[in-house]
Amino acid sequence: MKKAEKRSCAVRAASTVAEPVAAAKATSRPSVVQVLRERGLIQDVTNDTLEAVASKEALSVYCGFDPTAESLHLGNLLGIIVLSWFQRCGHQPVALLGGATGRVGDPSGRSLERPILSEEEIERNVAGIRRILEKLLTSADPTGPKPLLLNNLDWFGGMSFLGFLRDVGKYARVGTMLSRDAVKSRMEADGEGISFTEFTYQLLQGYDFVHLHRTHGVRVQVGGSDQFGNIVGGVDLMRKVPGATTTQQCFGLTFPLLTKSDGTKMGKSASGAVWLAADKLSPFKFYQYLLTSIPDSDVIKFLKMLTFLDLGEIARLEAAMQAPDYKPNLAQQVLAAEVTRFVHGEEGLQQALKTTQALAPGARTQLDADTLEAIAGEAPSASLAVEQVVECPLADVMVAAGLQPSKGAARRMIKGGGVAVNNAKVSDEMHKLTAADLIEGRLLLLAAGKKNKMLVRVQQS
Ligand SMILES: Nc1ncnc2c1ncn2[C@@H]1O[C@H](COP(=O)(O)OP(=O)(O)OP(=O)(O)O)[C@@H](O)[C@H]1O
Ligand SMILES: N[C@@H](Cc1ccc(O)cc1)C(=O)O
Repeated sequence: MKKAEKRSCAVRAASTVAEPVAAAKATSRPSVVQVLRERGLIQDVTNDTLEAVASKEALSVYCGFDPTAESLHLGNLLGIIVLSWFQRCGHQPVALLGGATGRVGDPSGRSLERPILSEEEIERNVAGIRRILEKLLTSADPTGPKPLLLNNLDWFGGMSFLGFLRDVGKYARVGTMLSRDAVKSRMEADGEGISFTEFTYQLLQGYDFVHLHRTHGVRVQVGGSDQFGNIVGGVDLMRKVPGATTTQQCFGLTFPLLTKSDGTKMGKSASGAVWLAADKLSPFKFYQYLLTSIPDSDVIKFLKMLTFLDLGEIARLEAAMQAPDYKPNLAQQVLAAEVTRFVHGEEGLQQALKTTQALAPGARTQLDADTLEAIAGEAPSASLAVEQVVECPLADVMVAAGLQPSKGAARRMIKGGGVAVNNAKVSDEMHKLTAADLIEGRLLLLAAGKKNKMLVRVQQS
């Protein structure tokens, strides 16, 4: 473990939720900026003094998430991890749900206007994202300062348009707003430019920072590098809005964006998002993504950014990858296990591992109903009546389930040793299934060949 991380744990244990910021000022804190830098989690900071300030004082730090989908995704996990590192170093994490900003739409990194979401959709999305943030920020460091979860609809909802123009808009310069990348790129591209609504987005996010500073003493905003303009806008506004600034300096910190193999940003609106909610992507599929989609050339970077493993351990893995006896994919296995455990808990990881084993080509693992249920979403399935299964020849069942085109083909395959029932090989072509083959009286896993598996749901009459 690197010195900074060792110290971070020590200080975390010593700091309590109730510890007032003033008392913490006297202590020397672990350098969260150093930890983040060593892990490749810093793209930009608005002012280099953040490192010194964060080492001396407990800060409140926020990251915002707009409710544009029901779940967060792997790219968003970086914001949660950065908040968690602040928390581990004794700072107060604040997660902000964009109930208001989600109704406006951030133009950052988007070449087209965002569609307007219905009120119901936004509320559903807020609830889904809130569940994830609550779970992950609480489990990331149960002993650190308790995370705060806020929704910016709570302060924008009651603000009138005139109030906004007077109390916020008056302090923003249109020239500066036009110079932000997100606006400039829309104005310069052939297309429809940008709506007034999305143009004002930067002011809403800027005012969030002002409001959070006033009401919760927040001094740092973190976000992906696409958020730099909005974050700087907040720091600027802070200096201008009367009564917003205190003598305390405020900071922005951005982290690099996680990209897909084609170099584009992993996003929630993009297709094939790697969702964090289990009902949108099973722990098994989440695990499989990390296991199979991250090339050797990226895996160490991902281990540093997406896990809390100590850097010494990651360095040992990196060295092992160069050794002739390196077992291919070991680093990806560690990455997949660590991130799945963080997102889905130990139970989710164990389910993902069991399913991986059960579905592995030629697997001979013993199956239980839980594992079979997990497989249900991952392998094709068929539904048969109990009379079509119990006391019926295996070959007939394979045909009825659609696993083989004819009884003759099924029998040949059984005879050739290519068929398994619940992962146990069957080689008698006349084999009949019995009630004892049904797991919990309702499930059966058939395999024809190493990769072709089918879950059969058996309906009792
Ligand atoms: N691929 C990514 N890598 C790192 N951070 C990301 C990534 N995608 C989003 N973020 C960050 O997550 C935070 C919340 O992003 P937000 O949910 O509003 O947008 P998004 O996930 O990018 O969605 P969309 O695809 O609709 O733009 C921001 O700080 C953003 O920079
Ligand atoms: N603009 C951020 C989300 C956000 C919303 C409100 C904020 O105050 C901060 C961040 C994004 O789209 O990624």
